Amino acid sequence: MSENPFDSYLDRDRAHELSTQDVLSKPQPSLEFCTLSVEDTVRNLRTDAFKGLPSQSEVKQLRDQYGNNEICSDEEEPLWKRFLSMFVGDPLILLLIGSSLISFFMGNIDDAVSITLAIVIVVTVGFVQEYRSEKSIEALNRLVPDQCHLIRYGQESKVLASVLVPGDLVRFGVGDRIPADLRIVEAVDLSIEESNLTGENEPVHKSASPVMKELYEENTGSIVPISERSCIAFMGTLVREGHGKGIVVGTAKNTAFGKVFEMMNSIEKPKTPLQSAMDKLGKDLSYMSFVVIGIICLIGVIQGRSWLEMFQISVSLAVAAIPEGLPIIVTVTLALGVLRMAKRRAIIRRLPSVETLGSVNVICSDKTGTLTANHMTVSKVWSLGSMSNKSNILNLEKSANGNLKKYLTDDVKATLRIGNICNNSTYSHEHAKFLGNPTDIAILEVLRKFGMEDERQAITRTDELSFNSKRKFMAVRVKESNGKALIYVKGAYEKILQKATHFVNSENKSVKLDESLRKVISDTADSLASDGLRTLAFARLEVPSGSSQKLSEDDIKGLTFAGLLGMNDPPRPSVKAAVERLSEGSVHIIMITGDAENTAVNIARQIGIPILNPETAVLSGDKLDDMSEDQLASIIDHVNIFARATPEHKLNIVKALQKRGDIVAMTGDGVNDAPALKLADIGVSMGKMGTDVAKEASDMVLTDDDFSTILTAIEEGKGIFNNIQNFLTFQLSTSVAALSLVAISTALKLPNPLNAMQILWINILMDGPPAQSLGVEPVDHEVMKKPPRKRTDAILTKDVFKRLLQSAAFIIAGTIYVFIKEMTEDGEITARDTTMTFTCFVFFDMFNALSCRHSTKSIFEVGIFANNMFNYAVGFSLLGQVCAIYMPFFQRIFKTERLSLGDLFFLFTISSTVFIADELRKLYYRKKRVNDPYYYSAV
Ligand SMILES: Nc1ncnc2c1ncn2[C@@H]1O[C@H](COP(=O)(O)OP(=O)(O)OP(=O)(O)O)[C@@H](O)[C@H]1O
Ligand SMILES: [Ca+2]
Repeated sequence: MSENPFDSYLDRDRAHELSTQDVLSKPQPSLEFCTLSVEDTVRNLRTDAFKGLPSQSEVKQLRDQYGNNEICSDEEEPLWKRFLSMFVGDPLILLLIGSSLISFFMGNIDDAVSITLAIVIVVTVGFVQEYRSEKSIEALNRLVPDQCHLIRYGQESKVLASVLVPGDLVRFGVGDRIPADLRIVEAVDLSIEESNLTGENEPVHKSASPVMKELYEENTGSIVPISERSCIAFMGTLVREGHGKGIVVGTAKNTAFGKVFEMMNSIEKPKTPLQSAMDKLGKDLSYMSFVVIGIICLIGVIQGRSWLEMFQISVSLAVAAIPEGLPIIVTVTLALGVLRMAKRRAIIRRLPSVETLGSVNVICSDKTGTLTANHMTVSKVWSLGSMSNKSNILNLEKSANGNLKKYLTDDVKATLRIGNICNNSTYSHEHAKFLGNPTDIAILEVLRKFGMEDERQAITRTDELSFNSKRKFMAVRVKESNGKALIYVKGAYEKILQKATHFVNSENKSVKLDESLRKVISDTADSLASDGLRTLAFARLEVPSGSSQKLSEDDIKGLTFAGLLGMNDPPRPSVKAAVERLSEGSVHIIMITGDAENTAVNIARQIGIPILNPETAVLSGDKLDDMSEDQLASIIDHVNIFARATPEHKLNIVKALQKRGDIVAMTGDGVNDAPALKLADIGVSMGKMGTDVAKEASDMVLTDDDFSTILTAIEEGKGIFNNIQNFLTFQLSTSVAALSLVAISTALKLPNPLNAMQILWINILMDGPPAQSLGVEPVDHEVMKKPPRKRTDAILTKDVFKRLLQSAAFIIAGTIYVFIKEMTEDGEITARDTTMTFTCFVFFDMFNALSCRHSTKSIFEVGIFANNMFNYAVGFSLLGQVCAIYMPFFQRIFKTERLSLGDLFFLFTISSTVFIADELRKLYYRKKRVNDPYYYSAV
């Protein structure tokens, strides 16, 4: 369920695209401000490029003027109009109205009134359901709020994007979604993906320099196209690399996003495969019923029955037999299921993925932030100079209470100082904690323990190579207070060691590294990683001062290695149990991480991912580079861990799995996961700590960031599917029974066992509350033991079909028996006879509904009171039936008569046969299940 209006827009034809271009070229703040300098922007909006808006009163005034930064849909059509339009929207309803008019003009006032009443009820039930489905889908759209880093009055805080006003200063980093149209005032290595807006997937480089207006003024009337406003960050676009700051120039409707949204408002959301399948099924069934009804009608008229009666019955039969409520119930079931999942902390962004959940047979998961909490604490420190080998690592956990200052040798100090300066996290006074990358935060936190101060204020940063998962390190170039220029680097230890030629000794001097020392460093790093620690190396390099060239990766060489930090990030407590249960359900779990091999193996062991043979079960990213897609696909069965993986690796792994026909769920939190999240059959992102980029690419967001929630989601997904199958069984068996009943009695030249009104009432039961309540049957936790459903499996399986026919057969036989019995007792058709038949059918249907609550388990195993909605629905239906039999008003409408208690008991007994028969079927199934634990019916 994407809130992104462009999702559907991108599939549109060119004609649409052109009009989007028109909309985007209209005057808007981003166009005006992209040619202004930062100074002019600041002056224009009366703000400050470092401190943001100056005062509360200013903010309030702007807020009053511009409103919330929210894009909402236009006012909807009034409800009564939509309600009325339902009467004319459906040809069958029109036919019914027609038949009621005919009755009226032929003097059949009673009939006319009852049919009109029935029409109103049928339409109302349909309307309420449609309305509910719409409301629940709307509710889904509000589940993931957007947040951003706001700087106002010189203070930074994390707020909802909706509070932004023009003039606000916003900080954004890699992985963020831009919260409004911003004039960029500071940009480091900044690349933004604007595919939302332009359809272009390649990220665009952005900077703070204004666009040269003159370039576009040559042709009169030409303006700076949206894709060339390089100092504007557009609302809804995604930061793929680097970070920066920007001043809000446009909010809500005044953004490019808002402009297009306004235009796209009316576009319908695409249907899910299941919904389309249901639409098709509904259509097929309609044609079939039309043919049957046509024949019934024809035979009836040939037999000389009243054509008006035949017409009414046919139309009511058509209303009843055609499961027009089917697609709606499916939507409501999906939507309610999705809301239920949201309560269990899994938010579905795209409705179709619910259906895929039950078919997932492989889960690829990244490690940091998904299997672990991504809450880092530095637990071990090591420097070559003062500690010399790996048996000499400083363990902070052990020395936690002691004073750490005494361990602050010069090389340890140098290591920590690099971590301090080569760092992008900031302290927020409002939240009283650090904000930013957890790895960076951990370093700043350990600094305090050693009694060191944050030195970044005193130093000028002249350039930065920002961290990304491909590069796997971060570097900054600074000018120290003494005027010297240095590059400070931190990152994956293999990378740093490759680029190092010297090391810092215990006197803070730079000494040449030889092979044996290199080995000591890499052994130590490996051993830190084997403890499950994320291990980073730190290094520096002196460069000629005054060099103002842009820093590039080629400059990072000949480094002086200072030390290693090992950071602890333990697995989440609930992951182990989840892994176990997923494996039980034959779901294969693969860990794909950017972290080191040893770290990955340690964590995998802790959470119970099996590593049978470390030789084949663990594969590092660089080996992947030399492998073709086919080779990868052929070995992937044995691999459980991919380490040091880049975003491309993650993508290729998912590709290879899909090539083998696997249905892949991929979980991730970072920018590095986004491409794979998008490709996977279900992308799952983390709601709390995950980046906006990951969320945007995913189909499902876990709001508690907890891997085990996936289990819940798969369970719910399977459950929803079962429920849909169950009410399908119920609806179709009722439909088949009603049709056959009238067809058989027509063929046997019997009078009609049910009149039009009665058929319409049955239709309400079938399409209404009882069916709906089958859709909210709680999930049976045993579904996890079933293997995943194949995606190609039909919904109407053979088993469903058998079940449906069995129930229908009982209903038909029982009802006809009652009808003939009543008719032959006095030799004529009285109101009593039809009342008996009618009530018999309704009782049958309620028992049938009860059986349909579970496909294979006895109702006593499931629990009579496990689904109270169902009990209420059946209770109300029975109450309605009592009214129809005993209240004079309804007696006139339904042409019924009061029945005795004995009659009711008799009908009750007969109709329970459908339930008993189904219980026997389930018993038979259970025997089979006990004998063969691997036997699972497709239902
Ligand atoms: N802020 C950072 N600065 C420098 N190096 C870093 C930083 N964060 C991580 N690293 C290094 O990059 C490596 C891989 O990080 P990467 O982002 O690819 O993986 P991850 O997303 O953190 O892990 P996973 O894929 O399991 O979620 C880490 O092992 C670490 O050595
Ligand atoms: Ca991650």
